[in-house]
Amino acid sequence: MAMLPFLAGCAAIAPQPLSHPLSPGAIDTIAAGQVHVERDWISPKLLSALRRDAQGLHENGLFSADGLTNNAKSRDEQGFQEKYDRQTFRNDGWGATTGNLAARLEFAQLMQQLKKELAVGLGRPTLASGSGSSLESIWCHHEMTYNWYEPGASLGRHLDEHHEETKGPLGWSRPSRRSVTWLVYLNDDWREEEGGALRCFPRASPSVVPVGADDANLQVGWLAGDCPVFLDSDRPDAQSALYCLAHVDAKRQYLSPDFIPTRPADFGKVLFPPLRDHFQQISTARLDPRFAGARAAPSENIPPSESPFNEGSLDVLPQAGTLVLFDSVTLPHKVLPVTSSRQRIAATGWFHEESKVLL
Ligand SMILES: O=C(O)CCC(=O)C(=O)O
Ligand SMILES: [Fe+2]
Repeated sequence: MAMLPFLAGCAAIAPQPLSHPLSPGAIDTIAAGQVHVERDWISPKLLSALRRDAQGLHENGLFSADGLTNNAKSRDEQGFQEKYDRQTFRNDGWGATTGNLAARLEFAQLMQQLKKELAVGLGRPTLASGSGSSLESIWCHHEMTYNWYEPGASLGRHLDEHHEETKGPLGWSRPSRRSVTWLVYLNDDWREEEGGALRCFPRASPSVVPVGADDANLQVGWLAGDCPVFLDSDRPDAQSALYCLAHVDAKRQYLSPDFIPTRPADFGKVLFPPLRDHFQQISTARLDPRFAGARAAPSENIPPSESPFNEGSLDVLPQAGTLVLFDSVTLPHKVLPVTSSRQRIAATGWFHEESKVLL
């Protein structure tokens, strides 16, 4: 089946100076599937303007409760509640005139610069689409939201992006997909005892091969703990096959015969038999509550040290000004319940890369 790069109508790239470059090592950390954390990333002035903006928008009822999308149920059936679930002010509102648009624009320009830096550093060129100076280009290939957690609220373990083939009929129809997840926390002096930490589950050791996607084929699992496994859906006769790379620039080593994926996908079953015990799938019911139920994943309570999946665990305090970056396809994460009596507030978003579409 032929694949064509999707040509989105985003503005051309115009070079701009970077005012907030990432610290050394950030790019390698993200490419290796680990979590990059940077403290004091934005000025206290912009931070408090964004926090006040989020609070005002919340007072005006412009957030809606959501958690994780369980594809098997309609949104109404999932019964999100403000008390327990994350609430979001979404992208279509980020450029609205309501609230402090000037602060949101200043922040969006900063994030746009970061997007450009990541595009070059990570070798993901279409991340930089929309890096021009026009206003529309700020939103191009970029989702920007505020997140709000009432005391007691939490967010279940999940991944932010999934292989098109695992998403159902709409999977191949989107022009772009989430590539890098960013979070900027807005709570002053947040203490550990207030709960609400972001718990990330990176591999126990960094990947030698860049994670997330290879040649626009998204990663669907891990072999031998930390070797990324990609799904190539461009095989003859509309078939797919799994492969890995021994090192950067290596030839593909196919790990399965060509096959037609079913849903829910169970890639372990199609691998060549000797490999099956060494494979761990991502985007499964076991790891991702999106495919199992809105509240909990069965693996949720397994301490990382006892996890059979060769995972590490990293908690990040949602402290004002902290920037968190990770690959959207490969890094499971969750938000622990907020035990504080105040709300946990964050700006959250996803830099997009262009997708391929199947003809
Ligand atoms: O609020 C956070 O720290 C994480 C939010 C998150 O994972 C998401 O919105 O997908
Ligand atoms: Fe997330």
